[in-house]
Amino acid sequence: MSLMEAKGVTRRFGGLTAVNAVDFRVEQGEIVGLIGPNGAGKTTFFNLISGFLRPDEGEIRFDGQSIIGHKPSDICKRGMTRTFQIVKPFPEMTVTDNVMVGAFNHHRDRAAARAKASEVIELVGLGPQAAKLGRELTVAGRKRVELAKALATEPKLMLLDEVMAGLTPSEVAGMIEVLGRVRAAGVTMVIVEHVMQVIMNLSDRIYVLHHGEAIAEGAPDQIVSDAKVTKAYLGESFVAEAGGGAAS
Ligand SMILES: Nc1ncnc2c1ncn2[C@@H]1O[C@H](COP(=O)(O)OP(=O)(O)OP(=O)(O)O)[C@@H](O)[C@H]1O
Repeated sequence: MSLMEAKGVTRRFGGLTAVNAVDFRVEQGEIVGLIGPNGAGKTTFFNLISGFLRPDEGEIRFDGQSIIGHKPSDICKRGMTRTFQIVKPFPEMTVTDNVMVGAFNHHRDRAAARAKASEVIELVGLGPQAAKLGRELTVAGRKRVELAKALATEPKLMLLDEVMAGLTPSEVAGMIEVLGRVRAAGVTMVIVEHVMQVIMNLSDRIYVLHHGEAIAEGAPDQIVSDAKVTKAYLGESFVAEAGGGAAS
């Protein structure tokens, strides 16, 4: 049984079909990449599987159960958590207090929530900044707080929406390392990302969305050599750079 499975998921906004009959599955332990040009429907798809939007058609199962019509908070309690593209930690709260907000998902007790927050703050490499206020953080720091807050909910599946956006190349390298540690800690992930090097390095499998449709699915090396994907998104230059295989 897949950890998460979507079948025929469709969402329309007026006359626009933003997500069109998408089949998608995630197996336990995988990192699955979701790519596609701007407006392809990636964020809408995340909103559908995390309960922020309801599909017009289709079925979504998580951990063996249908989650259609469930609230995001309920889906989070069941073990599917997401991050948002725009990260806004509470500016007057410390990193620890920000992350504790996520930890309260499973822990009512303050001490237990604090212990969970400390553990994930270490995992994402924010230990030295734990006492800083939200407003004192750089973009890279804010992205790590967002990740830590999601991890503090103790997810089985974490959906990451552009965690690399706005980071410098060395910060991107740092974040790739962090995600490697998160994977080693047993968290399955779906990653929406425009930084191809990240997607190609981290993903076990990749789905490509184009005009709301899943036009390709496969291992990174299959994706970079898929003619439909090249035409829709990657461009000839990327394939030439990658030498027909996964970028390093
Ligand atoms: N609430 C909404 N109402 C109307 N149209 C919407 C809504 N949300 C998204 N759309 C439209 O649906 C399409 C898919 O948008 P979506 O944000 O899911 O794409 P995306 O792949 O995440 O893009 P990006 O890479 O730019 O984040 C776009 O044409 C967008 O304008």
